[in-house]
Amino acid sequence: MSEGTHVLVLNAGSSSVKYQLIDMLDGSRRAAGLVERIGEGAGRLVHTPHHGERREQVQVFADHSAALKAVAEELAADGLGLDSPELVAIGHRVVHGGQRFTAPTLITDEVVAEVRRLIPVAPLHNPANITGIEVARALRPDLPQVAVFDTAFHATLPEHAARYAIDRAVADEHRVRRYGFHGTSHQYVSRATARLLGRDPAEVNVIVLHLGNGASASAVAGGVCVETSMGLTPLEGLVMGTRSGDVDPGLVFHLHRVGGMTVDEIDDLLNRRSGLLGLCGDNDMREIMRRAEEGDPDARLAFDAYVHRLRKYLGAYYAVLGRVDAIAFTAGVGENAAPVRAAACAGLEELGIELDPELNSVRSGAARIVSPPYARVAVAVVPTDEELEIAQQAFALVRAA
Ligand SMILES: Nc1ncnc2c1ncn2[C@@H]1O[C@H](COP(=O)(O)OP(=O)(O)O)[C@@H](O)[C@H]1O
Ligand SMILES: CC(=O)OP(=O)(O)O
Ligand SMILES: [Mg+2]
Repeated sequence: MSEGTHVLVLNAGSSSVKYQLIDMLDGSRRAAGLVERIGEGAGRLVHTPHHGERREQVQVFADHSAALKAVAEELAADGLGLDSPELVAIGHRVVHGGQRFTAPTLITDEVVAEVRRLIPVAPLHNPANITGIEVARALRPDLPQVAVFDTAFHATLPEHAARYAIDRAVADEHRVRRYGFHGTSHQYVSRATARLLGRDPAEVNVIVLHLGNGASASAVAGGVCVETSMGLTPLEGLVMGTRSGDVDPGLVFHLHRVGGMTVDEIDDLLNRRSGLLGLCGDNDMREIMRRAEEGDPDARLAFDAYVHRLRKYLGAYYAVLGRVDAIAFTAGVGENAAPVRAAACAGLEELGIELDPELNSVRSGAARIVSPPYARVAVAVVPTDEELEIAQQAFALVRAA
């Protein structure tokens, strides 16, 4: 194999592609960017090379193929095109890996077929991930492409946490169990938190709160994930931007039998029109905090419901772990919304959880502790880096091959 050290990481969403080109020699970003609104009227590509000015294109990207070709051209303009001898692998974020994929996997036609089979349990994510893979393979059929699965880090969930309490034969026939998602982030952040504390990950128990568009919590004991809030699909658990998180499954029957809604309509309701959006009409936490500050009662309710659910999981995972060394807030909301962190931790001094209001209000892109030094539980803000984690896992796989 070639001696190159660059890995391109692709995180393809339904209407966007995020990408980073990382040099594994030192983990540095050679380039990073984002294509938004693919398949819509006016799309946008923002490309930031490591050396040089940020470039922006506003144009129509008809589909993912057009978007990735434009990305390849931007990279080529920096001398980092997909044909560069430095490039040794493309790493893809794949959300659902089911029972079979619990480690980074070299992509073959058969792997793509299995990821496609899992679309019904990750309808918002797997289709776009597959499109990203297919387009990248068409552009560089000779290059190793690696899938890194959101579900992989949660494969260690003990059976009693992974099982739903339903008929076992039905569950086994349809591979119904709790898989968990955002695993690459939970893995990266739990380790980074141990590092921040100056301790070995094998010694520390961490509750990770990944609060982005999708949101999930996990309990990590000595580096091993033992519980997480998402389940068969990325719908269970916390209140999210547009997803309800936990509901009584009976409401599905009720909306169908009494409300006359079809299963597809209920799916759309719970995945796309619920969560913060359903409660107050906005799914951006910045806007919700601004409205709540101005006294808007719907925004206040959405904020309070979001925080209430988070606190329920915090308490539950405290009991699951028995001893908690750190709580780590990460992703867009966790890293940036100081009022969410403050409200989530308020009044928990009895549990050893306390925030230093000044540390908590500092704006910074660095991993940092925001609890006072005497607190029994360290509360930390730890920026996630799923792309670096994906690049490292992909690089390790191709190097070992
Ligand atoms: N400064 C901020 N304050 C509060 N929320 C923020 C801030 N910046 C970003 N967010 C929130 O982060 C969320 C997106 O998180 P992110 O991790 O980028 O999502 P994704 O799942 O798409 O990677 C949005 O809901 C946005 O409201
Ligand atoms: C799995 C999941 O919810 O991912 P995202 O937060 O990117 O939507
Ligand atoms: Mg994210």
